[in-house]
Amino acid sequence: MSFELNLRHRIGGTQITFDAQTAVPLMALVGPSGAGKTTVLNMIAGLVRPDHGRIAVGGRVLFDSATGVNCPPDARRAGYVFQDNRLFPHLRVGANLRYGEKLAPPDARWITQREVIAFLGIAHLLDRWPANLSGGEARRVAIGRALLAGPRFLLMDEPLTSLDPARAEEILRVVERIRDELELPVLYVSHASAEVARLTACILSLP
Ligand SMILES: Nc1ncnc2c1ncn2[C@@H]1O[C@H](COP(=O)(O)OP(=O)(O)OP(=O)(O)O)[C@@H](O)[C@H]1O
Repeated sequence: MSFELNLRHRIGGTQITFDAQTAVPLMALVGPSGAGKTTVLNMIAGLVRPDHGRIAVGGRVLFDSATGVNCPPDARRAGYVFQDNRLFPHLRVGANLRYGEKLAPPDARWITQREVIAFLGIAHLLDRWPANLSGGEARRVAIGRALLAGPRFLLMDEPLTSLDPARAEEILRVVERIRDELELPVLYVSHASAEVARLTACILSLP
């Protein structure tokens, strides 16, 4: 599985130019605040249409301005862990996880709720409301919901944001296990090169 990205896009006053071709389990994208990292993830997920370019993941073309391909977001099968988690506040943790699973067509599911709950160690959180979770707990639930949607690849937007060092370490270990155990290509966004150095040698940057 690989990411092949050729992206040209203007948003606000920022011109984003990003080219990458990788075949590693985890690719990191770093850059300062406002460089366009989240916008790159949004383009790959199909939430923002690039002005020009091509996006292919695992050899499957999701967008190509030259040939008019523009796969709709739900057909791209991206798992997206947002910087702010975006858990549904009116649903308990268990229902948030089930929501992710409902997004996956049955033949696209490759991990069960039971497996996700064990993988992330969140069995004790299932009856809790999102508002009562710590930052690290909420991040694990958001990762679980993304995995249950049966993704072909995972987009993670600064998953250590607003976590203390101990919780950040826990999430980094989860990311390492996703990389090593799940065979799921990951594009990991961070503003800090030091954070990603332990995850991958494949670090690309936006100016
Ligand atoms: N909907 C929008 N309309 C206009 N400008 C936008 C919009 N969304 C983002 N921008 C601008 O586009 C640029 C890139 O934003 P983006 O959120 O992709 O950057 P980022 O690298 O992810 O930043 P951060 O690290 O702070 O999250 C910024 O200058 C931002 O202000």
